[in-house]
Amino acid sequence: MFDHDDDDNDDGDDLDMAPNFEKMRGMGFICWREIPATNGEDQEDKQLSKKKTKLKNTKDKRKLDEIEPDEQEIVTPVKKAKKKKPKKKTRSNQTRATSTLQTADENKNEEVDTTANADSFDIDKKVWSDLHVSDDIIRSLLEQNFSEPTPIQRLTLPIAIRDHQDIIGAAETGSGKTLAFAIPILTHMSTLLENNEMSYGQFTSLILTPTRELAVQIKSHIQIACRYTKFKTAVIVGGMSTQKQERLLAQKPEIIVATPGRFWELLQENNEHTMDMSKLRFLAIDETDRMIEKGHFEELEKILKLINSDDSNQSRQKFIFSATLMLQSSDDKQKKKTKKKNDNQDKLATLISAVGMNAKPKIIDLTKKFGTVETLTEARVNCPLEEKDIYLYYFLSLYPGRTLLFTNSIDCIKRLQSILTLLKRNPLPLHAQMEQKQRLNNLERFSSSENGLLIATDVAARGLDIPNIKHIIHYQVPRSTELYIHRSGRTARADRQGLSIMFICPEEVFLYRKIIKTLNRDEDLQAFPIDITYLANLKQRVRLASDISRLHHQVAKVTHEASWYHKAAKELDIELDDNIEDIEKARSANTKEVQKKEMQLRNELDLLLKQPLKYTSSLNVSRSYPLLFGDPDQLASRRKNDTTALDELKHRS
Ligand SMILES: Nc1ncnc2c1ncn2[C@@H]1O[C@H](COP(=O)(O)OP(=O)(O)OP(=O)(O)O)[C@@H](O)[C@H]1O
Repeated sequence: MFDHDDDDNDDGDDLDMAPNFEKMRGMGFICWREIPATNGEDQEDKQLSKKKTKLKNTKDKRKLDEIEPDEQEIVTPVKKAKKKKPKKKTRSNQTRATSTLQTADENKNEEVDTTANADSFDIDKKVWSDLHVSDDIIRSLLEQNFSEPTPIQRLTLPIAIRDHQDIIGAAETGSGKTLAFAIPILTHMSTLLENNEMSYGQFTSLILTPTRELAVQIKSHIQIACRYTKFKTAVIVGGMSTQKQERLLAQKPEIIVATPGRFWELLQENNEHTMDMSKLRFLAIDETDRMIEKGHFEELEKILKLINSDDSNQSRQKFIFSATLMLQSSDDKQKKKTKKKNDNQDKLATLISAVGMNAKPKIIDLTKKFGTVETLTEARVNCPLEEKDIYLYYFLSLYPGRTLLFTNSIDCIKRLQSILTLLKRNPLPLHAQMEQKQRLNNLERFSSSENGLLIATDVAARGLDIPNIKHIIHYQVPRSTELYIHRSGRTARADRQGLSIMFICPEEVFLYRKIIKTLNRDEDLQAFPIDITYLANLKQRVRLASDISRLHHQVAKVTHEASWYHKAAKELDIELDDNIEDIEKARSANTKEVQKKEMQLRNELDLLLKQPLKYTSSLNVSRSYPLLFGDPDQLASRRKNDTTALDELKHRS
């Protein structure tokens, strides 16, 4: 059966994944998510706008706008209470939050002298205990320096814990949605244990997510929160060996984080641990809008049907979360008013129906009118298609810092990788055709390099939680507004600043306009200032790199074809036709010419790259030193106190 986890292509054992992930956490960042290789992931978004999900279950066939207002009870943010400064700092509060995922796992069994911090714990815990979080969970949270809840957590926790309500949650990227559903689940589980309503080893909670890396990341978030409990969490995802899966399930984890394809397979195998759904008390679906797209929904629907067919557990609590669940343009709102069908509302209603939410799900919608996070600065660069690479090189050269570049296709990544490597910008690719190990490797290198450059397809658009990504570059305009939001959301996370910059060629203007409209923007994104004089200085380098790349590709193609002919002839034990031999000889001579030319251009480029480029700004920003192209780290250190891309924009506006 076709496994729809986003990593179907990877036949490696999942055992490989966890150590890599652990190692990455050791690099000093909290955690990350990656949307890995998927069959047609790049294509899927094409269908997004066309998509109209149909309601199947007539009994629950209610669209969101048909649900009575008191049933929906949309919770809107209340004005944030003035932050209370704790009188004393706990030991944990003095450590940086960014290193805590590491300790959450590695020190799980470490003895902690809780009495020593008893007083400060009682003071610090109040902000969480007011939201009904249990002490064992609070202790872990405070140790991670999570001294207060994020807004989505603040609103979700009491409703989910005290009122035991089903929750539909939407909040911007990087706003802590994972813990918003994980904390209530863990708190309830602690209470159930205390009341002897569950025992260890019972499959109690299921969390479904579109990709294996997301699953691993969610597990890490859960481990953050449950360090002082004995709950076990297992990740069950595509690509995992049967033995590994069996081993994990034999430990009888109370919590399973899974991708729908693999979990459905597991259900069909009648695994002893997961077979009995009557004890399943909590169900969460993350990245919900992705989960209801083609490639996931089929399995998800079957799983939900099976879970709901066992109605012995009426008190099962459900959570559905995403950053773009409620995305609605002014046009959509107009449609709603005129009672026309609305895709997004249909999607949500389909899910509410399939999940079998209770009669009054609480909708907590913290998504902003403008779609993206407030700490995100958004800009655009308009340029001709054939000059995009020059503008890109301009930006990368002048503004160092960890940068994640998105393209719409793998071919584009391959081309950019070749050109940017020639220009000594050391790009790291990430796309669905790469092996899982290599992808994880590149992510690790990217995360540990201050000036790392990751060039990725939309496989990396959702969930990646790498700190300090400074710039997001949309080298090509994303195919949907959701993707624009998710891509941009890889920076400016957890209240940090970040810049998203969209490169728009004339052919893409219509797509850009659509996004701006859906984002409810009255004005264009601000134009990123470009110094045309300086740009002109870079043209020759980029053109040379581009020519070399093209010639190299040409030679590689011919060589590949020739070797294919010879290999086929050898295998079939036949002699090559004289005609083919002649063609081959002519090709070979031509190839030598091309290779000679390529070598010439390489030498020319090398010479050019060794020459310092004098930057005399016409942008009114001082850059009086020569830029040393070819060594990004040296460039970065020289620019340390110089203008950042964000400064540049602020200076202009
Ligand atoms: N209460 C908190 N205090 C401080 N940091 C927190 C808190 N809750 C979560 N975080 C951190 O914030 C970061 C973002 O959280 P998370 O990945 O859950 O965001 P998200 O809303 O799911 O984002 P996305 O929509 O992009 O997937 C994580 O690094 C997480 O550890």
